[in-house]
Amino acid sequence: MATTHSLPLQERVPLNNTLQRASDLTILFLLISLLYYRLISLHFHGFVWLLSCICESWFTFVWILNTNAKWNPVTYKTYPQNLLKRLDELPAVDIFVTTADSKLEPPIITVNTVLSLLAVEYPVEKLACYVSDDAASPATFYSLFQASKFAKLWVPFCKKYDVRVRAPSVYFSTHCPPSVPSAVPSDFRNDWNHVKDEYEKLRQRIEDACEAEHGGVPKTDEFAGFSDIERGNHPSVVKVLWENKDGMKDGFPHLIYVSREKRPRHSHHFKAGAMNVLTRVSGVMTNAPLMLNVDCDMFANNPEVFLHGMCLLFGFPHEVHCGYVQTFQQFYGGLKDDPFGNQLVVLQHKVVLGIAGLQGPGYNGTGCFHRRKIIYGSPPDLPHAHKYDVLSYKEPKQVFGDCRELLDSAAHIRSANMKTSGKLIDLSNKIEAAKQVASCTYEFNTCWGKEIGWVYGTIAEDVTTGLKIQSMGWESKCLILNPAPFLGIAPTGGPASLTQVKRWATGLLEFLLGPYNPLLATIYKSLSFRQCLTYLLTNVWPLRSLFELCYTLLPAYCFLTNTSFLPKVCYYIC
Ligand SMILES: O=c1ccn([C@@H]2O[C@H](COP(=O)(O)OP(=O)(O)O[C@H]3O[C@H](CO)[C@@H](O)[C@H](O)[C@H]3O)[C@@H](O)[C@H]2O)c(=O)[nH]1
Ligand SMILES: [Mn+2]
Repeated sequence: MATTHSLPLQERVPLNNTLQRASDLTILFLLISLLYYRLISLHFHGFVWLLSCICESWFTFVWILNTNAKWNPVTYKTYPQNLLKRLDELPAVDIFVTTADSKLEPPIITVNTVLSLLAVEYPVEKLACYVSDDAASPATFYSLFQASKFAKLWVPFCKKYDVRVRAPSVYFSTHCPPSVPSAVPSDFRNDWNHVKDEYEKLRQRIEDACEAEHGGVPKTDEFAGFSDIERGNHPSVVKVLWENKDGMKDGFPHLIYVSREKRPRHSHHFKAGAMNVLTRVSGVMTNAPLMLNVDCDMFANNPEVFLHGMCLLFGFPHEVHCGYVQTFQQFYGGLKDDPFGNQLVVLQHKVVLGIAGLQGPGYNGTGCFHRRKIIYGSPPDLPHAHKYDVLSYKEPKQVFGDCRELLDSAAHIRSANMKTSGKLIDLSNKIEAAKQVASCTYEFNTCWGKEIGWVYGTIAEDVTTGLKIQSMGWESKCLILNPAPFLGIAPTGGPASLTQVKRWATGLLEFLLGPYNPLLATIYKSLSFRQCLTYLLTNVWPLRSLFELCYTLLPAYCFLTNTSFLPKVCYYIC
C-alpha cells in the first residue's frame, strides 16, 4: 500500500500543440523569405523599401520571441486529496492584502477580499492575514474592524454549508438561497437569511463610514490615532483586529491592520515598499515560511486554492522546481468579449502556458504564493547557486536591519525550517517590534528593496522581483483552476485602462533599460536563455507600437507619393 508521502501531489501534463507549432514555423519561414527578398533587392528601391524592411525585421524578431514562448505549453494537475492526509505537516502561510486609496479602492471591496481569505479551506491556526493600508484611512480601518466581527458568523457559515464563493458580496448577489443537499432545508434557509441580513448591516455601516470618513469613526480606544491622522505624514500604525488566541481550529485566522509610517520628502517606493513592510511586520509577528499576496480587489474565488498551491510547492522532488506559485490572473464584471483586451486572455492562455513549460511564469504581483526564504534572498539549496547568497558576505544586521526579533525570525527561515515553533504566539507582545520595522527609517543602510524583498526603483516591481528570483535559479509554477483561484477587477476601458497600460509600458521599458535586464541575468546569473527570451517578449511590448504604427501608415504614404512598399507579383499565364 502506498504511504501518504508517496502519493503524488501534482502531475505535469504537456499540451499537444503540433498544429500551432507548424503554423508558427510556416509564418516564420514566410517572414524570413520576405526579409531575404527585401535585402537582395534593397539597392533597387528607396526609403520606403528600407522602412518596411526595418519594420518587418522587427515583426520577425517578435515572432521568434512569441514562437519560443508558446513552444512547450504545459499545465499541472494537483491532487489536494493526497495532501489532506498530511494535514499536520502543512506549513503556515501569512496572507498580505494591499490597499492604497479608499476612494479608488472602496473599503467594501477590501473587506470582501479579506473575508474570502479568512474563510479558505486551510488549517486556520496556520494562517494570519495582514492588510496594508497606504492611505491610513479611518474608513478602511473601521470597515476591517467591523468585518472582523462579521467573520465570526461568515467563516463558520461558509464551512458548515461548503459555500463555494466566499466573498459575501458575490455570494449574496443571488436573491434566493441556493440548495445545499447535505443541509436540512429550513436550517439552511434561516442561517442564510440571518447571515445575509448581517452582511447588509455591515455593508450599510461601511457605506456610512466612507461618506463621513473622519466624522464617521467612533471615538473609542480601537480608533485611537485615527482621529487626526494625515495620510502622508503619520507614524506606523499596527493593530490586531482579531487574534485567534488559543489557536482554535474552528475559529478564523488572525487579522492585522498595518499602515506604515509616512513622512513628506521620504520615498515610500509604492507597492514594493508596502510589501516589504508587510514582510517584516509578519516576520516579527507570525513568521510563516510561506506568504500569499493579493491586491485588495482580488478575492479568493476557489476555497481550496491554498491546498492546490501547496501541492505545487511541495509536490516536486527538489525545492528548486517551485520557488513560487503564480495563479492565473482572472477578472469578473468586465465588458463582453473584452474589446480593450484588459482581461489578458490571450497572454495567459497562449503565452503563460508556454512559459510554464520553461523556467515558469513570472511574478504578476497578485495571487502568488512565495517561499519567505526566497524573499530573504536565499538561493535554491544547490551547490552551484551560493555565489548569489547575499548573507554569505554581509552581516545579518546590514541585510535585514537592526531589529532583534526580525533577525531571529529571519535566521529561523534561512535555516530552511518549514515549521513554525508550534508555541502559541501572543501578538500584542509583538506590536512594538512591528511598529519599529514599519518605520520610514528602518531600511536605511540595509538590503531591503535591493538584494532582499520586493525590488525598488521601478513601477513594475512584480516583474523585477520575479526576474530576480528566477535569476537565482529558482523555477516557478503556474496554478490554473476551475473555478478560478482569485477573481479581480480589471478596468473596463477609457482613461483607467489607458493609465494602467501607460504605467505597465513605462515599467516594462524601464526594466529593459535598467540594471535588472534579463540579458544580463542570463549572462551573469542563472536565468535560462529561453526564459530570458520570454521576458524580452513582454519587455519589448511598449516598443512594438512604434513599428506597428509606422507600418500601418506606409500604405497611405505610398498612395500619396505614388510609390509602393510591397513586392510586385508577376503572373505568367501558360
Ligand atoms: O503606493 C502604493 C500603490 C499601490 N498599492 C497597491 O498595489 C496594488 C496594485 O496597484 P494598482 O494601482 O491596482 O495597479 P494594477 O495595475 O491594477 O496592478 C497590477 O500591476 C502592478 C504593478 O505591476 C502589480 O503590483 C499588481 O499586483 C498588478 O495587479 C493595489 O492593491 C494597491 O492598493 C499600494 O499598496 N501602495
Ligand atoms: Mn488594480
